[in-house]
Amino acid sequence: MKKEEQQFEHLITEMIDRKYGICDDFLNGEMLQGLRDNLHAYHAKGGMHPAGIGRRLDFKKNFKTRGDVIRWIEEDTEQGYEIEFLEKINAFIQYLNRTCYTQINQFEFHYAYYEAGSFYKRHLDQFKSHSGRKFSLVIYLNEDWSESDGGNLCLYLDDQVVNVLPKGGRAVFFRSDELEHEVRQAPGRSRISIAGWLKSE
Ligand SMILES: O=C(O)CCC(=O)C(=O)O
Ligand SMILES: [Fe+2]
Repeated sequence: MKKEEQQFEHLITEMIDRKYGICDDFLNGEMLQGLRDNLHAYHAKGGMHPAGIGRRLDFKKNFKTRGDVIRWIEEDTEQGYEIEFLEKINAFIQYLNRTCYTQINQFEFHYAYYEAGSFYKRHLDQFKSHSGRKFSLVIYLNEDWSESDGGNLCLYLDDQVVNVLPKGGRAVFFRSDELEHEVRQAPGRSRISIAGWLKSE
């Protein structure tokens, strides 16, 4: 089995066994640095926006719920690291469909920037206007993150709360309709990631 397939297998097996999968070094060092540089460049140029902007009725509510700014990765992007990233996502989807008989036929991924002190309250990723979301996959782009920085992803399992440190290169995978989760604030640092959904519509 190729290294990439071992990572896919690991994420899927853990997700089935305990509701969430974690894979460190899901992105190699160069891709991680490249995507991190992209995010910082978009952010510096004012190219990131609060999620849900444009849907005016949702906007105020959104701001109380989540404080991140995002930028969608276009499927036809010409940026090298984004192309490589989406190729990996496509390979993951093919692996998932082949081994689990899922019928994923679409995806959407965005960069996310949480300014120091911002958060995303407890939520589910699948809801009325996002009913096609089947699986959530978050990949962290942070450099040298440690426990004292905060910014954990809290996963609300039936009998416990699991805290996941947003270490650069780490991927977290779970079912969008099942697992409630929350992004805790990092008081002293901005927290960066790519978050996305595998969909069947
Ligand atoms: O960044 C994370 O750890 C999770 C983000 C999230 O829950 C979302 O964007 O829906
Ligand atoms: Fe979420």
